[in-house]
Amino acid sequence: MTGFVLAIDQGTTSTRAILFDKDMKVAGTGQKEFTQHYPASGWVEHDPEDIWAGVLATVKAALKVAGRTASDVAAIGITNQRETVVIWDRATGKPIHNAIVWQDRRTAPLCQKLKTQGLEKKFTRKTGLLLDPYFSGTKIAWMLDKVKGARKRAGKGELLAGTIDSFLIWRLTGGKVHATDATNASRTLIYNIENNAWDDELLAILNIPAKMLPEVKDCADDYGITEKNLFGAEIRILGVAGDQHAATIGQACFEPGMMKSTYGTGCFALLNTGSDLVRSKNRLLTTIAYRLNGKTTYALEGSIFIAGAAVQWLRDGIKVIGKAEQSGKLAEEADPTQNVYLVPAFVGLGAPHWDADARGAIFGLTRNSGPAEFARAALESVAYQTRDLLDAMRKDWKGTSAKTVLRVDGGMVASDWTMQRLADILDAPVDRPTILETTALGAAWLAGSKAGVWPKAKEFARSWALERRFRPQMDTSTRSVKLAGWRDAVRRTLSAP
Ligand SMILES: Nc1ncnc2c1ncn2[C@@H]1O[C@H](COP(=O)(O)OP(=O)(O)O)[C@@H](O)[C@H]1O
Ligand SMILES: O=P(O)(O)OC[C@H](O)CO
Repeated sequence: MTGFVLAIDQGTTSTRAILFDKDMKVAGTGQKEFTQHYPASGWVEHDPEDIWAGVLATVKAALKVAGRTASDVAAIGITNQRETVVIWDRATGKPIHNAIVWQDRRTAPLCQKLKTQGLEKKFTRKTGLLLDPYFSGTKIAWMLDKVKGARKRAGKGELLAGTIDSFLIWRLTGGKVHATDATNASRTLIYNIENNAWDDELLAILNIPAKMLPEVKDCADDYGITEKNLFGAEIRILGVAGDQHAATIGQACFEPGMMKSTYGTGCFALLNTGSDLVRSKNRLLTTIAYRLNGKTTYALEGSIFIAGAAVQWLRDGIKVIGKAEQSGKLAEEADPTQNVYLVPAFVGLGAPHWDADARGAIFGLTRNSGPAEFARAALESVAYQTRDLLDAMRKDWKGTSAKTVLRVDGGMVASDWTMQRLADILDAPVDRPTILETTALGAAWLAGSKAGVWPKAKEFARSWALERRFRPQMDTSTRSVKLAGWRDAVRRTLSAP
């Protein structure tokens, strides 16, 4: 056995396949972006056939770049954008509708209706989530309502539903396996995270037939074997986790109190709370960090919708930079006496506010404010939003101490300026690892350790290596003034302050 492990990272804007060698180093990568569909305001869809074509192409590309074949691969680990959901025909494998993406807000009226019926507490108690269109359950219900004959066919067992991982597993195994893992299930709003099962009562409320849903497995488990004709040899699928959970694993946050935050388009911070299912009093989510050997480890999660997207706005919206990497340099030039705040509520605000109707705002402009102050405000907004999450986590769980260290990854952490400002605003150390492909690494580790070709958790955790620690340098009074300004800006941005 060669020890090569392949990770398929199916993200929101692109699909990546990364082949790791026996030393857990990247041997080859394939990446493909795909089209985002916006059929109406607030709606976001993906064509599952695009995603499937992207998976086939990137896996082949990664093998080719590494000069390897499918027979060299010990196992596949799949990680995916979460919540995005597909319904497909059991007989043909064809989707009955485009995938509805996690960012899609079309089920806001249904969520509101369920809230008015006083059902949010029930959903939160059982799933750890909130009645927000972000999650998969109301998206499944929408498709069953809108696609002609779908609910009847689903009831007869002719249709299957699942997050992107399960759609890929179905296709990769030639329609033999309908499965998902506990982390993806925990994002659907129909999975009971306390007893680890689809919840009949919630399914009945949303009128979703249980027979369309996948079997829920451990993250490192047997997910079947890929069809030989796809890659030239059969490969076992032995690992599955939602991308933020895979990053938590890839960052080796295995101990309670350890926390990671991924800064891509949005930002998702997960705090490992061990076997404690912590119920948030501060509008954070409770989620399954991972389930291994039948043992569930929980996490508190803060989800921020706009992080790197604020940098994209600087580049593509107001065009004050040409490339994302110029943002830090420009922010450095900002006038320290100006207090300009950007609240990037471009698609509403996520945790801990969950205000779908808030919209972005900028405060504190003077006649002298210009591109540098805008850049600093955009990068700082990411630090302030993370601070809001950390504060909520500290209030929610005694295991969060003043000593909490944040392990970071994602495209935005390339910015030294942003990482330093993050440490300053958090008043906590920020650790950037040598390997930034933590999501793919986490998925690969699940599969590689299950296959017996990669080390177990303890040894894997020891291999985590620090590239740079950013320590807080800002003095307490400056931090307090800045935080007060941010809180005031958020208060003035909320739709119902
Ligand atoms: N040097 C940089 N400074 C600030 N932001 C950056 C930098 N490099 C990339 N980004 C931002 O990071 C994001 C891309 O990160 P990535 O992890 O690839 O995101 P995703 O997986 O969500 O597509 C983009 O929004 C981009 O603007
Ligand atoms: O695909 P990403 O990296 O944008 O992550 C999306 C999250 O999983 C949504 O919950």
